[in-house]
Amino acid sequence: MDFRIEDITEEEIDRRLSVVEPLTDSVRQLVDAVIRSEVSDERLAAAKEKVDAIVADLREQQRPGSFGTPYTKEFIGMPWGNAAVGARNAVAPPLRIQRSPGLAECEMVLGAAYEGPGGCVHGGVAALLLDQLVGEAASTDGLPSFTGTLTVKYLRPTLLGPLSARAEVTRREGRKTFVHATMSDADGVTVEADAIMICPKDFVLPTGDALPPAADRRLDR
Ligand SMILES: CCCCCCCC/C=C\CCCCCCCC(=O)SCCNC(=O)CCNC(=O)[C@H](O)C(C)(C)COP(=O)(O)OP(=O)(O)OC[C@H]1O[C@@H](n2cnc3c(N)ncnc32)[C@H](O)[C@@H]1OP(=O)(O)O
Repeated sequence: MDFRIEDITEEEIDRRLSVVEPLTDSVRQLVDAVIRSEVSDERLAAAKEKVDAIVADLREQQRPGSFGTPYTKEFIGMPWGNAAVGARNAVAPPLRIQRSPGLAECEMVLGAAYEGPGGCVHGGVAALLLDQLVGEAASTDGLPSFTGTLTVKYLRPTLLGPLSARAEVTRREGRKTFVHATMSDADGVTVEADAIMICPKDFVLPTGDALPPAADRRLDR
C-alpha cells in the first residue's frame, strides 16, 4: 500500500488542485461527450487523433504505478487517484463528502458514464460509492479502516441524475466498526448497505511510526 509522506503546505495543495481539478473535469466532459455524441464517424475518428496527441503529451512525464495516497506531515490526505473521490480521476463523479464524527454524507449527480441497466445507475457503481462513504464514516475519528465485508441491497432501480448518499457508524467493537449506508433519490432510499470495517492490527505509517493521536490527524480535506 502507498501511504507516502509528501511535505507540502496547505497552500501548495490548493495550488495543485486549482490546476488539476479543471483538467479532470474537462476529461469527465470528454467521457460524457464520447458516450452521447452523434457526430459523424469521420469526426469521431478525428477526435481520436486529438485525444491520442493529448495522451502522448501527458505521458512524457509519468509516475510509475498508481497515484497512491500521499499525506502531508500534518496528515492531510491527497487521495487524488481514488476511484470515488479522486481530484485527478475522471472516473470519480467525484463525491464531495461532508464528514462529522461517525457520519459521512454527499450529494452527487450521476450521468451517462455510470449507467448499468438503461437509464439507471450501475449496481457496481452504487457499491463503489457506498464503499467509499462507509470507509470515510468509519475513519472520521482518524483510525484507518478497511472494508472487511460490504453487503448491498438494491431496493429499487436508481435512476441516473441527482442523488444523495449517507453512511453512519452504528457501533464499534474493538477493531471493528459497523456502518449503515443508503443511497437515495427524490422519492427516498434506493440502495442500502451494511459494512464491517476493520482497523488493521498494529497499523504503522510508511515512515515506520505508529499513527499519531487521532486529534492530530485530518487524513483528508
Ligand atoms: C498517514 C495516515 C494513513 C491513514 C490511512 C487512513 C485511511 C482512512 C482515511 C480516509 C478514508 C478512506 C476511505 C477509503 C474507502 C475505501 C474502502 C475500501 O475500498 S477498502 C479496500 C477493500 N478492502 C480491503 O482490501 C481489505 C482487505 N482485507 C484486509 O486487509 C484484512 O482482511 C482486514 C484488514 C480486513 C482484516 O485483517 P486482520 O488481520 O486485521 O483481521 P483479523 O485480526 O483476522 O480479525 C479482526 C476482527 O475482524 C473480523 N474480520 C476479519 N476480516 C473480516 C472480514 N473480511 N469481514 C468481517 N469481519 C472480519 C474478525 O472476525 C475479527 O473479529 P473478532 O475480533 O474476532 O470479533
